[in-house]
Amino acid sequence: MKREVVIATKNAGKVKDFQQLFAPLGWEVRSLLDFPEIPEIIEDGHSFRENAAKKAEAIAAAFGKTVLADDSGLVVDALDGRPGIYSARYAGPDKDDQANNEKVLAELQGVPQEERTARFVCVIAVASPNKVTRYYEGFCEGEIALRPSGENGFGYDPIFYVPELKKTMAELSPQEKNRVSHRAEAMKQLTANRSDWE
Ligand SMILES: O=c1nc[nH]c2c1ncn2[C@H]1C[C@H](O)[C@@H](COP(=O)(O)OP(=O)(O)OP(=O)(O)O)O1
Ligand SMILES: [Mg+2]
Repeated sequence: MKREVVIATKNAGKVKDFQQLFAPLGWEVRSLLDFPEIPEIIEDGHSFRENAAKKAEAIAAAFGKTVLADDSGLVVDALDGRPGIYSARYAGPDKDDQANNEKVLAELQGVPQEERTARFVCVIAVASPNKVTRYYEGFCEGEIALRPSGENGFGYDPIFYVPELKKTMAELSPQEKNRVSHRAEAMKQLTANRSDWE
């Protein structure tokens, strides 16, 4: 019987990343996409940590078991760190990835390549009933491309250029992305501290 991990997310792109990242550990990933009756959790925190904790703690309390959550986003230096924790709804409440990408590109119009530095941030919170919530963070440094490219991944992947690989995140295969992404880095911290949460 495979061990099961519940991730308090409704983002199908994240679920795919986590399924691949947990596969080597032999874990089965469940998410809130498997529990459509659970309402969306309002992310009114002021940081990735606060939002990740809120999602994990709400579902850990509801399920009475250890639950993970991921709050993540794109931080663009030339936009004073925007979209940041507002990445999902940057272009509006319907969380449209293409509209979000177009808004970032429009705001960076005319900004030269060397000033388009950015990073992805991922905070995984692990919550268990009656235990202190634990946090594992990952980052991926890159630049905002001049135009979108690539079909893989989700969210801002098409405009996030990874200089060391000379490709956008959306041009990477899932395996390549899971070697460099902010989520993979956060997972490395998480798996290095398994005794904390298993
Ligand atoms: O690997 C990634 N590649 C591209 N974009 C990404 C990635 N990771 C997060 N992102 C973007 C998507 C979304 O615009 C925001 C996450 O927002 P965030 O609130 O954490 O997720 P969400 O609302 O889509 O689902 P949920 O809160 O149920 O986990 O950052
Ligand atoms: Mg969210």
